[in-house]
Amino acid sequence: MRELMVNLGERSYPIYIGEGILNDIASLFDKHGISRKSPLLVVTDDHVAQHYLNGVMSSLQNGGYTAASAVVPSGESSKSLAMLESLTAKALEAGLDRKSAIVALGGGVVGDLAGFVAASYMRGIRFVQIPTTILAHDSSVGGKVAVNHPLAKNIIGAFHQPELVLYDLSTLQSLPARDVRSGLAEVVKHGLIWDAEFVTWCDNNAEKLLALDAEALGYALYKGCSVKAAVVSQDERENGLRAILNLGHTIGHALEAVAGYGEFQHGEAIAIGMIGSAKLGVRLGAPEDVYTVTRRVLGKCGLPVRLPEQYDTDAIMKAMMHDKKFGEGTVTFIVPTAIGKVEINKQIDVTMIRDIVNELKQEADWA
Ligand SMILES: NC(=O)c1ccc[n+]([C@@H]2O[C@H](COP(=O)([O-])OP(=O)(O)OC[C@H]3O[C@@H](n4cnc5c(N)ncnc54)[C@H](O)[C@@H]3O)[C@@H](O)[C@H]2O)c1
Ligand SMILES: O=C(O)C(=O)C[C@@H](O)[C@H](O)[C@H](O)COP(=O)(O)O
Ligand SMILES: [Zn+2]
Repeated sequence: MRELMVNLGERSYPIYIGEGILNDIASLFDKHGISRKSPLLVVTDDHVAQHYLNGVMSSLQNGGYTAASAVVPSGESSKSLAMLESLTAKALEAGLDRKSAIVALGGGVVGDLAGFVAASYMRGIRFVQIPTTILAHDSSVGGKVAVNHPLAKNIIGAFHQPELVLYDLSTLQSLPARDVRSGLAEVVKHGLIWDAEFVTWCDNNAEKLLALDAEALGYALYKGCSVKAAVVSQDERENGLRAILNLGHTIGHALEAVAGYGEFQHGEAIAIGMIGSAKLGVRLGAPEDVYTVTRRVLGKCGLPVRLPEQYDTDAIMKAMMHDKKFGEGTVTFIVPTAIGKVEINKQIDVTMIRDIVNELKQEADWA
């Protein structure tokens, strides 16, 4: 088992990564101060529940915890205010108090939603992340929790750090292929913003990752979590550096909202967004390989590298104006300057982004 720390003073917490961790959750909960005297609420979705809910509930109950469970429909549409309200009712019915914890068992949707319930219930109670997707190596770390509004992604949310992250890699073996590919987008992102050698490694190991090779996956997810933990430890609330984790997300989030939540998987939308950012980087002076390598690695991971023509550029631009990096009349964009390096550029002309969005529709599919 590998262990990493997110260093945030009194809000510091560990990330455990390995196979079979789900069998051991009660002792890890106990070790990290999750009380047995107050009830827990395990939140999951209907796909994950089929595979892992009974095991998690038994582990907790056998370890002396009292736990209720709540199962939401799988998919992005569960990140809603309606679901927040319904889970709050569940928490009240189950008798959760201020010493209770909410346990997020699932992918990024469950993590973001359950985390926001924990952030708001009684003005904030503890929560534990048990990620079950590749993508959730990103979402389970860092404490960004949120639900969506029809007009904008993640626009109702909070920063609320988990008590611990328990990443049992054996759960990834049941992931559908589309979600394997989607999750790899954030893995590649962590290389593109921080570590050129890791991008080369992804380039050389994409096939193994797609085949869920346990060793390759363990290494890639440890690397991805390490980058995320390092960035968040330096800038918990996105006052500066943390914005780099948003590479590809300004276009990606706009696309998710315009297409209708759930049409694109998050990783698919940000893959297209990262191709846009790479094009922008080259236009602003980065070497051409920023574009060719980004495109090749994402393409090898089976991700989309062009924007389907049916999505209206005006609608995408309008949705982009709701991005959290727009403010005081300027657009802040995460722009690659080399493979493994990005800058936070506060002076991007909106018409340049519009041109890039249009060009993304002209890209060839990856063959
Ligand atoms: N908070 C953050 O920092 C952060 C970071 C990245 C992404 N996100 C958010 O994460 C969400 C996307 O997360 P996601 O891609 O994990 O989506 P998801 O949670 O919808 O999971 C993808 C699909 O896989 C299924 N699934 C999950 N685990 C499974 C397993 N082990 N076996 C079989 N099926 C399983 C789910 O039911 C779902 O159908 C988006 O809402 C995105 O905005 C948040
Ligand atoms: O943790 C972060 O910071 C990120 O930006 C990680 C992203 O991958 C993630 O999609 C995040 O939810 C986006 O945050 P937002 O503030 O743009 O909604
Ligand atoms: Zn993301």
